[in-house]
Amino acid sequence: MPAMLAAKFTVLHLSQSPSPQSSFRLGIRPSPAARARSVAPRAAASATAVSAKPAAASSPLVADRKVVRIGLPSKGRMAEQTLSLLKSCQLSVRQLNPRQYTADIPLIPNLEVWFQRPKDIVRKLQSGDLDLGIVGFDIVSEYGEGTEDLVVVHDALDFGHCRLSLAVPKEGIFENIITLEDLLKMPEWTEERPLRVVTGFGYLGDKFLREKGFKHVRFLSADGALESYPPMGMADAIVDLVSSGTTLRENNLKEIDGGVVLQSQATLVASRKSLHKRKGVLEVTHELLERLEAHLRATAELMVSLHITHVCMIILVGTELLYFLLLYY
Ligand SMILES: Nc1ncnc2c1ncn2[C@@H]1O[C@H](COP(=O)(O)OP(=O)(O)OP(=O)(O)O)[C@@H](O)[C@H]1O
Ligand SMILES: O=P(O)(O)OC[C@H]1O[C@H](OP(=O)(O)OP(=O)(O)O)[C@H](O)[C@@H]1O
Repeated sequence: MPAMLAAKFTVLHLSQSPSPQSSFRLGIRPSPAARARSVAPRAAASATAVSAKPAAASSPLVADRKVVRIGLPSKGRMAEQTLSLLKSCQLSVRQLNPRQYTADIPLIPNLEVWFQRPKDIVRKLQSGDLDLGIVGFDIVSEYGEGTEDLVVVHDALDFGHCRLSLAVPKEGIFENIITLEDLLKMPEWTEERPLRVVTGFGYLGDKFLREKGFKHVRFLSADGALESYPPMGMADAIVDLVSSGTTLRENNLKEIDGGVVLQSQATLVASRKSLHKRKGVLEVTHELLERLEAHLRATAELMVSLHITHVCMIILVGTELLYFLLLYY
């Protein structure tokens, strides 16, 4: 399992048997170990406790609004997939004017949709301007910065799979550097000449390298085209998101073994304060979770049955081929 950061989030799950006191109940348990799980949808029965931790009493909600608000990515690679996931759950988003940032989901009348940049979704969950959001776990971990304000309601929405990883040039002084240990032992890094790492994930990157024993590191912050920094001589290494690995390869970079900072995919996140204090948020969260779980479970079952059919066909074709060869010879 790749190195994981022990972020202070919690994961909520639907519980199979609703509590007699309430129309539903949400289970809560520490999340880090569960983060490595990727495609398997949440098993409803895996909840181990029944109530969310109380939010700080001295933290009132920003505004006393009546509707519940969910933030969805306004652009970027997750925007379209978020809408199509919701559509598959019969939760089509209706946007009357594509230039506006608000929309609704007719099936849940008291839910307002706000299209925002992923980073801003996390910030607005923390400020109380949003109650729920769909964003990558990478963004939750970086911009949530280990606080307990956020609750990861579903940590495996099965899209936006990627990893936050440390990479260095393939050649030059890094030619024989394969593992994190190799990189750590390089005599080049001193107080005067630290390892220069460019990243858009300063919090996670710094925490990871410190925990791995790196002492002489300087982080440079950048938002895009990070892969261009080492070839330009502006950085020695990068900490960036990787999925296919094509961008790294095409820029003559390689991932360091043991250098995976975090595994990520799309998650449903909630503001802890909202869950506890805003009327309607728990009910909406429950509705969303139930539909997401049902859809993800059905998709997983379909994949298994397609796989079985595939295997059966291979066996059948193989047997017939064998029979034919036996007859022929
Ligand atoms: N190569 C990738 N493969 C799969 N998922 C990715 C990849 N890169 C990023 N993601 C996921 O998609 C999310 C959105 O990434 P994207 O680059 O589209 O952000 P963005 O909307 O451009 O954000 P911003 O411009 O505010 O940085 C990331 O937070 C991550 O969870
Ligand atoms: O491993 P790969 O499949 O090649 O994907 C990795 C690339 O994807 C992301 O960038 P994105 O394409 O989102 O553009 P950005 O740099 O503008 O964020 C990430 O920052 C990498 O550059």
